[in-house]
Parts: sequence; structure tokens; C-alpha cells
Amino acid sequence: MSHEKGNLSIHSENIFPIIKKWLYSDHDIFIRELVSNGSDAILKLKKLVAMGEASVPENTQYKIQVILDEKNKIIKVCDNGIGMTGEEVKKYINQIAFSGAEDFLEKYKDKMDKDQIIGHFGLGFYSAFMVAEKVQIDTLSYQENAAPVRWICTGGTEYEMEDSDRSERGTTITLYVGEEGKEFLNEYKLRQILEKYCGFMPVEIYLETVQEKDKEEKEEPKPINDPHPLWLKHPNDCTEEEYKAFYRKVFMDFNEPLFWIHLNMDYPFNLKGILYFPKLKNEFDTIEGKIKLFNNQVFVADNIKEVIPEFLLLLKGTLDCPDLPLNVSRSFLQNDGYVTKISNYITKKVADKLTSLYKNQKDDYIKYWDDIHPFIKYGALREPKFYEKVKDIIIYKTINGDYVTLKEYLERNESKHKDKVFYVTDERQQAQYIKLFKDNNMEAVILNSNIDNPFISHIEMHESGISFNRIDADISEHLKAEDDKKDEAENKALQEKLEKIFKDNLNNQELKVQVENLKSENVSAMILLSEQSRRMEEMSKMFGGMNIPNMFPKEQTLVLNKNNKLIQTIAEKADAEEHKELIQMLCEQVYDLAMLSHEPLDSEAMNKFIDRSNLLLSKVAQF
Ligand SMILES: Nc1ncnc2c1ncn2[C@@H]1O[C@H](COP(=O)(O)OP(=O)(O)OP(=O)(O)O)[C@@H](O)[C@H]1O
Repeated sequence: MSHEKGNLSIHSENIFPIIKKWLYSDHDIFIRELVSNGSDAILKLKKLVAMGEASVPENTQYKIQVILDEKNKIIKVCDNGIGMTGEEVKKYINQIAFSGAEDFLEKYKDKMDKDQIIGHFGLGFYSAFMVAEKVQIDTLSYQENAAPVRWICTGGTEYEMEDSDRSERGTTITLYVGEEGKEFLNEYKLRQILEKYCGFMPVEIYLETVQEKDKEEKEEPKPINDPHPLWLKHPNDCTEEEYKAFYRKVFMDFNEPLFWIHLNMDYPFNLKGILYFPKLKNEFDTIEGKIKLFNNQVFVADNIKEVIPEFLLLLKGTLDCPDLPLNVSRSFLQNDGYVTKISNYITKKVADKLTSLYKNQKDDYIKYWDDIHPFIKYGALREPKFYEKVKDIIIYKTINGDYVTLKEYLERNESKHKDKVFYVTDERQQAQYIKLFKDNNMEAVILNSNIDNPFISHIEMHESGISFNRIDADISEHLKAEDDKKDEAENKALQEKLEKIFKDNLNNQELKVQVENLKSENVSAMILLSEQSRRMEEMSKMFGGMNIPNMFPKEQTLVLNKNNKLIQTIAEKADAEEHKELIQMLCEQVYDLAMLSHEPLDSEAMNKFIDRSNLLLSKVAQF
């Protein structure tokens, strides 16, 4: 075939269905697009006035009005911005995907901060056809002697242009709303979407209804938006009360936030915003954050995880990234280098803030810990860079009520148990073990939330040599009396003897028995539960679906304390036939007591335990 070069052609008849169906997923964004165009038009005019290239009457109040005429099914968006000449309408409106914004920026590129203008693609206006059957533009350019122009289109490829009766500078877009957009002909709904998308746009926006306009006495109208959101103010100029009020207003949360981070970056990219650390309502709260993403004060979406590191979605906040395109697909964002930079920057800022709190306001940091630890731990799990930055400021509450870092804990317990962390998951249930620890001057930390299980596995994986053991998983050498190893053969014989006594009397040959010489004489026995098998079981429960009984059989060990009078008596008297019945009762009682301080007994075991306790007591009472 001979070589050929050419231009691809687009049939304009085909473009409308595409715009209507695929360009924007939510119909309600038509309001965002039209109000943004009005806001752009006003900002352009302001710029020209500032440069001396246009003049407006003194005390001009720039504003956008959205007027709802429910009865006639009309929504109007009016601005008093730059307006368009007939030529400009032909160029920017008739040529789809030809953006006047880009044109304007090109012309004034040296004098204009490009981040202020919202439009880029030259498509936004056409989103009006997602809700309207017919769209009319009436516009008058700021230019001297410009004539007002009317443009009408009914959603096909034909348009009409004629003279307009508009007498004031600016543009009115009139939407004759069709079936597809009738939900927006409701004042409440319209206010809701205006507040959602335009709540912080830089120009005052008023919502009016035709009925209101006809009323004689009108209240002083209030704009629906706050044109000067707090995130744009310099952090040094913001007061604590302002931050709190902004939080209440935006997130409707009347609990005060714990603290916040004000992001204020101009170079090498533009990013402004405020991230709040919310207070958890109670310790079992699942954290539900919300990060609102804005582009130049125009709301884009909540919780876009392609831009914001996922763990930050547990916070509440607003982020304004003017360099992000408003309507590109999310998969594009995922691969965008700029997005990665933003994400890294935010992660770093959050880690820095936490570190500075830890270093400079330790008491506050500790006070906040219960509320912020799930966030920090989740962040550490999800984001290796975050983990590296915060790992030295992760603190642990000990059974004595103070807070330590992992390093501090390991250092001060090094002589007792090197590289080993003992922890408690339920202070009430494990009270016996805690007492044993306290009596022996030992220290354990409290890790009682859902995130702790995966979190400690994460630490074990990343900090070589360190292991976490629940307080009932292992007996520290430190709990044992020193003379334990005095006679190996004697010890072995006693171990075998007690093992047999308990296995036989409990009628359980599988039972694991371990004889130890514990410092605390009062403890007859305790149960140890293998750390690994317990964790496996908890994990499978947490992720659900794997509730096959005995999938991870509990690896329990009954530890008998040979330093305890009762155990010594059992060992001595077990062979005597006349004590057979009593020995069996005592073995069962010792086992149940050990179990009781480990987990609740099931109802059958509990009944037996109570009956046996009564029997034993009545035997004791025969004195
Ligand atoms: N209210 C208005 N006042 C003045 N000019 C307007 C107005 N609305 C639209 N225009 C002109 O029409 C052009 C096309 O608008 P459109 O909304 O389709 O695209 P855009 O705003 O440039 O980009 P985007 O697709 O990102 O919104 C604008 O760039 C602007 O020049």
C-alpha cells in the first residue's frame, strides 16, 4: 500500500451520547461545571481589571446566582464575569473541546497564576446536556461596544445564534431541564449539591428561587459558600478556635478534634489542606474518616485513595490540589508521578507532626495515644515509609500504667528476658498472670485492640530477633526459683511422676504437662497457650469464614508448680490407694483453677467445678 498520512475525523453527531453517558459518572456535577465556568469568568475579569485592561464600576460585587424555577423546569446560572463576544461563543462553545481557559492562560501566561483557573478541557459546559433538553446562553462581553449574544442548542449538532436582550456584562446559562434532570428541580437537592461541590469556591454563590425573587420583602441573602476556606490562610494566621470551628462546620462532628496538621506547600507542587485527628467516641469505635479532595476550591470527591495514602483516610480533612485534573479517570491517577509525590509529602508531614508532638508535648501525646494508636499502627502496616518514620515513637502502655517505647521496654528488661516482649490482651481475664508478673517485678505491655495482632507480627517481621509473647504463652526464667536445676535426675523423675498422675486422673493422655519451680508458692498451676497456634486461631476468626472447629487445635500446657504445697502433697500421696478419690478431685480442681484464670469455663465444666468445690470444702470442714 502506498504511504498515506492524514487526520482522524470525529463525527460531531456522535459526540453527544458520549458526553452524556461516559464523560462524568455523576449527573450532579453539571452544577459544578457551570458554576466553575462562572467563577473562571469572574476571576478572568478581575485579573484584567487588575492589569488595567478592563474597567468595572466601583463597588462591583462579583457573584454567581443559581436561580431555580421549579414550575417552568428551569435552572439558571448567572455570573457577572468577563462574558463572551459572538466570536468567542463560536470559538469556545461551538467548537467542542476547545477551552477558552487554556487560550486565556496562554495569552496571559506571564502575568497569571495558572492554578487559579479551573477549566482545562473545554468539555465542562456540555455536561449541561446531561440534565437539560435545551440550553441557552445569554452573554455580554466586558469589551467596549460588545453586543449581547444568545446561543441556543437542543442537544443535537445544530445551534442557533441571535442577538440577546441581556444588558449587563456577564453570562447566564439557562437550562430547560428534561426528564433526566428533574430531581435537580428541587430547592433542597440543588442546595445540597451546590454546598457539596461549590461550598468553598472563590466567588460568592447565591441560590435563589423564582418565588423568592417575586417576594416583596426579602431577607438579606447569604452565599451558600465560604469563598475563603481556612486551608488557604497561612498557618501562622489561624487561631485554634478557627481550626475547631472549621472542623465542626465541614465534618458536622461536635467532638473536638485532638490536633491537626495544616499543609501549606507552594513548591515544587501546590498543595494546601488541613488534616484533623478525630477523637474516637469509645474504644471500640471503628474509625471512619473522611478526606475531601478539592481542586482549586472546587470539590472533587471524598476519599480518593489513588491520591491519598489509604491509611490517611482514617483522618478527617480537606486537601486542595490545584494541579490535579478534575475529571480524569482514577486509574490514570494511580500511575501519575505527581500523585505519588503528593502522597509521599503528606505521609512525611503526618509523621513529622507526630514526632514533634512526641518530642515536645509528650504528655499530650500520651493523652492522645488511645485515640491515635490505631491510626499509627494501621499506617505502619500499610506504608513502609511511614513505619520507618514513626517506629521510634510508637508507645506501649505497661501493666503498671506508664508508657514506654519498644526500645525502652527491651532495654530495661534486657537482663530478665532479652528481645522478648510480654503482653496482655485482656486485663481482666489475664489478671492472675498479671499478678504473678507484678509479684515478681516483671513488666508486660497491654495490647488489646484488633489491630495489635497483625501489628506485632509486622514488628517481628521487620525487627529481627524480637518476639512478642502473650503473658500466658511462656514462663520467663525470671518467674522461676533459682535452685530449679539442682538435681537433674530428681527433677526428671518428678516431672514424669506428676505428668502421669495428672494425665491419669484427668483422663486425658494427650495433656501436656510441665513441672516448674515457680517463685510464687501460692500458684498451684497455670495454663500456657502456644503463642503461634493462638495467633493463627485469632487471625482466622478475624478474617472470618474459617470457623472449622479444631482447625488450629489449642496447644495448651498445664504447668505444675512444684514449689506449691498442694502439688507436693499430690505427688507424695498419689500412690496411696486410700486417697485415690481425693487425689482425683484435687487434680481436677487444680486443672480447673488453672483454666479459670485463663479463660471462662464452659457451663458443664463450671457446674462440675462448683460441685467439687463444695465437696472439698465440706471435707475440709470435718475438723
Ligand atoms: N460563564 C462563562 N463566561 C465566560 N466564558 C465562558 C463561560 N462558560 C464557558 N465559557 C467559555 O467557554 C469555554 C469552554 O467551556 P467549558 O466548560 O466547556 O470548558 P473549560 O471550562 O475550558 O474546561 P473544562 O472542560 O475543564 O471545564 C471556557 O473555556 C470559556 O472560555
